[in-house]
Amino acid sequence: MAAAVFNQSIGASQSLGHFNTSGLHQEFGKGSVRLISKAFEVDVGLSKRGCYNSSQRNLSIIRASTSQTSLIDIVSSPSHNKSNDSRKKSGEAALILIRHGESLWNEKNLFTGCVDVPLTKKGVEEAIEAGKRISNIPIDMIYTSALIRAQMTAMLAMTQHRRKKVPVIMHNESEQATAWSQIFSEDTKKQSIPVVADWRLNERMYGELQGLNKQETADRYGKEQVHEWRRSYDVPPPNGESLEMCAQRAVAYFKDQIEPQLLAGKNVMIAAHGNSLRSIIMYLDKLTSQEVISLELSTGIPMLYISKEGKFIRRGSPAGPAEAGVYAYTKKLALYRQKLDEMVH
Ligand SMILES: O=C(O)[C@H](O)COP(=O)(O)O
Repeated sequence: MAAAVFNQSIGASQSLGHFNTSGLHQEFGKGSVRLISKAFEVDVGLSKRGCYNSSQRNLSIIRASTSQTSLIDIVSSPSHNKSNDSRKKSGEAALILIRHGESLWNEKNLFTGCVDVPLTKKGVEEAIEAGKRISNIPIDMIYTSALIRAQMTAMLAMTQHRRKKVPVIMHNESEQATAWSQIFSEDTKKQSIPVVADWRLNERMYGELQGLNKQETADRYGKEQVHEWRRSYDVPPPNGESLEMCAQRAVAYFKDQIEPQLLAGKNVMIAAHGNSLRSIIMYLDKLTSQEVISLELSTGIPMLYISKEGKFIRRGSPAGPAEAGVYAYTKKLALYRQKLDEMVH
């Protein structure tokens, strides 16, 4: 299967014209990207003849504006690429979703929702293990919820990434916060990954169940009622959010802020929560409100999607950092991994 997917993607990219390696040069600095198979030469040859390629133009726009702007400007105005809509659609990017590692209230079996609790020791280990599994996959931007358990998961996972770029949480809550968190070195900026924390990726707000024990709640209200609150699509818990209400904010945020980055060829990781991610996966996989009910996400397991021409192809969960199948999905993933291997030697 992986081989078939690999050949298919080569065919597809040749029909798209040529394979752009400029992004890799920007990512790893000048120097030739050594090819990992003859099949790539046709593509790189074309791009060497100076054929126009959108992501090079996009990169030059971002590169040019970087000198006058902080990391936040690249992140907060994905629309600056809106004018290249047609070219953007050819952008191919990796999207990684991770539900936070086990939290202290998961451990106590308490409804958590938007209460801001940290990870357990096991949750920390889960986050680090997740980081190992995605350590060879490119990440240009990270989005988390406003809750510490998701932010801890993202930061701990990135300690395992082989590219060793530094995730930097963006602060734009006020003009002063933006000004005081500026980075004044271009090289340091290039070695940083913007992390955007936003409440719209928070766990669904569990209303008057927050802090209650799930078993005691089932004993008090009945198993069926609690199951309906936890896993129906449009029935909210008392004074809380239904999954549908959670989707309205989480999916809207994904479409407005994250999808334009993917279409521009940016590789993105989202560290969030069981229900905010279930609602995003419902959108990515086009699940019905009936199908999403049975979708369960384990803590700390990374899921990989390939975003291509506005479509999302689910690729499962990388079993390990060197799982060959993952790097057969797209040429960019294969070349990125190869460059990481070269950096080590
Ligand atoms: O908010 C919580 O309690 C958990 O993170 C998710 O709970 P659920 O699996 O009951 O929706």
